[in-house]
Amino acid sequence: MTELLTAAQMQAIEQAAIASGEVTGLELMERAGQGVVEAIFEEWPELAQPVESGRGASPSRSPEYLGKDDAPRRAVVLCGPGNNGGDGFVVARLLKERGWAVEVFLYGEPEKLPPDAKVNYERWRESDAVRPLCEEVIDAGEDADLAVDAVFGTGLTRPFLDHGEVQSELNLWQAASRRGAAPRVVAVDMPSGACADSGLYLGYAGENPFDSAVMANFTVSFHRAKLGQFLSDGAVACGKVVVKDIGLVDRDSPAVPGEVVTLAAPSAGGKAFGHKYSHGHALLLSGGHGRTGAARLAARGALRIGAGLVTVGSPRSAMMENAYQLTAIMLRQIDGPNELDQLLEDRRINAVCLGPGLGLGAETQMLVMSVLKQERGTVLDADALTQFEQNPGVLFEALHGNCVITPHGGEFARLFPDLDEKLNAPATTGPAYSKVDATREAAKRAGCVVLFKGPDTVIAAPNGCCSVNSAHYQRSAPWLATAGSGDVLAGFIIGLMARGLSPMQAAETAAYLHVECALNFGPGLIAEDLPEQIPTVLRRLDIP
Ligand SMILES: NC(=O)C1=CN([C@@H]2O[C@H](COP(=O)(O)OP(=O)(O)OC[C@H]3O[C@@H](n4cnc5c(N)ncnc54)[C@H](OP(=O)(O)O)[C@@H]3O)[C@@H](O)[C@H]2O)[C@@H](O)CC1
Ligand SMILES: [K+]
Repeated sequence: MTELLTAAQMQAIEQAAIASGEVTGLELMERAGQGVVEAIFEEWPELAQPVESGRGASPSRSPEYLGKDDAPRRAVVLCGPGNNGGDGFVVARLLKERGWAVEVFLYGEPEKLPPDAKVNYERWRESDAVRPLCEEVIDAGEDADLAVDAVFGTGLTRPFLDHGEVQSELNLWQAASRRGAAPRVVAVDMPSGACADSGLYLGYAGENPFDSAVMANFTVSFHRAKLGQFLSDGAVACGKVVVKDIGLVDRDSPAVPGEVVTLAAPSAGGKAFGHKYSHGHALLLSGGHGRTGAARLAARGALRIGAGLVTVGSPRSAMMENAYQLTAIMLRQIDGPNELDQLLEDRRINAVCLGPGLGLGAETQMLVMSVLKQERGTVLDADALTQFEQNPGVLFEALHGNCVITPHGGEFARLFPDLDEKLNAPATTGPAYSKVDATREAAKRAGCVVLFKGPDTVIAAPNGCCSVNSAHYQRSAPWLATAGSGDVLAGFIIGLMARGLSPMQAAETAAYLHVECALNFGPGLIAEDLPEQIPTVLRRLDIP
């Protein structure tokens, strides 16, 4: 797991390091600039070669060593009024030392730069010019190899909408550079205009920022990745994230309330010992005739992920339909809450999942209430959540600490309309309200683990523990957006809860494996394929 920091957490770490006397702000800025330059050449080694000769130039060559036919590489560096701009001046200087021709533009007034940025501004000014940020950037960038966006990083407090033409141009460059037709765009810490906590572009009410805002091919961050690089638009806008060490040490332990982690491959959850009952017994309730597929998908997920026994509880109307299509999964007829109560007298059934395909109506509400009374491991999804749209408080009162609810955006809005409104209100000030903030508040209110789905799935517990399961960057799996994929996820969670994982662990592990299954299968995936990837994925991750 890797921690994701907010801007405030990053600033606190930086301040503590400076206060302890270990390092100065200026040293950190120098390391940050060095990190960016290093990352650029690691990402694009060809940029270490001069333009025409292509004959073995090294990144440390200075201009006098260029061959007679060689032309220097060119960069435009856009610096802002804070320390992000300060990093930009360092990058400019270091590129120039490597023989590059660099043009620097500043957004803001030099006299107002913070001290460390000012020092680096002045160092650059000793030998070169700084022009005010203006449309000339576009001309300067025409034959450049690289554009460095160091206008705003973690300190963005309000919309950055000035110089729209320049921003649009950077937006175009990042797309065209993939064909070699424009400079590549490197963002320092964040693409400027996007909030480092929420990933939202400030001030883009009703407008798609991807059409005109600064986007990057590649973003270089420092010490730890930032939340905004994994949430919402930020996870697209950054292009790719590389984190460079700048010598800061972690003082707090990870995963304490307040910190957020990105999920990594689980190591726990082996099924090496025990018989089928020691791996639990999961019950999944099916909808009526014609609405049974979702529960079977979830049941298949629960079985594949290792629940010892899995039973589908089906109303009489759907018994035949279910019976025709189930083999290793058992089938029990359950008509209404009384029969469910009777079945749950069997204490070996330790985990129950309701919602997929269940349908809406009074009976669904009674079934949910009946299960919640039992305080067993419970996953509520889909209709079991939508059913409470009119009275979410009734649900929250009944939910307990052994539950996981798994809303997608629409279901989240039905249960938590005020949080949804805050999350979707146009973001105008930074740090903006994020999906992490919303999910944490929701978990507190619901009194159980909330897994808020999406390519940036956020999982939060009532005590504030929180993680992000990102399906972006190298884990991008757009084909996971397919009918029934959420049902399988619910099944994975209940299967792991049946096996004794805590609700938070089960939700995190299931979410991670769900994306791994999609990646393992690749394009063309349908929900039925997901559980079938589990054996390969477990083997690959060395989970017995
Ligand atoms: N923390 C660390 O450990 C390290 C941090 N480092 C680097 O520092 C960066 C953070 O620096 P930072 O805090 O100075 O913030 P930054 O993003 O440069 O902007 C702040 C300035 O912009 C202004 N401003 C804001 N929005 C605006 C707008 N829309 N339009 C106009 N102005 C606006 C804002 O004004 P204010 O809100 O105060 O009025 C303030 O003046 C970080 O991303 C990383 O690159 C590294 O050097 C190494 C270690
Ligand atoms: K930036």
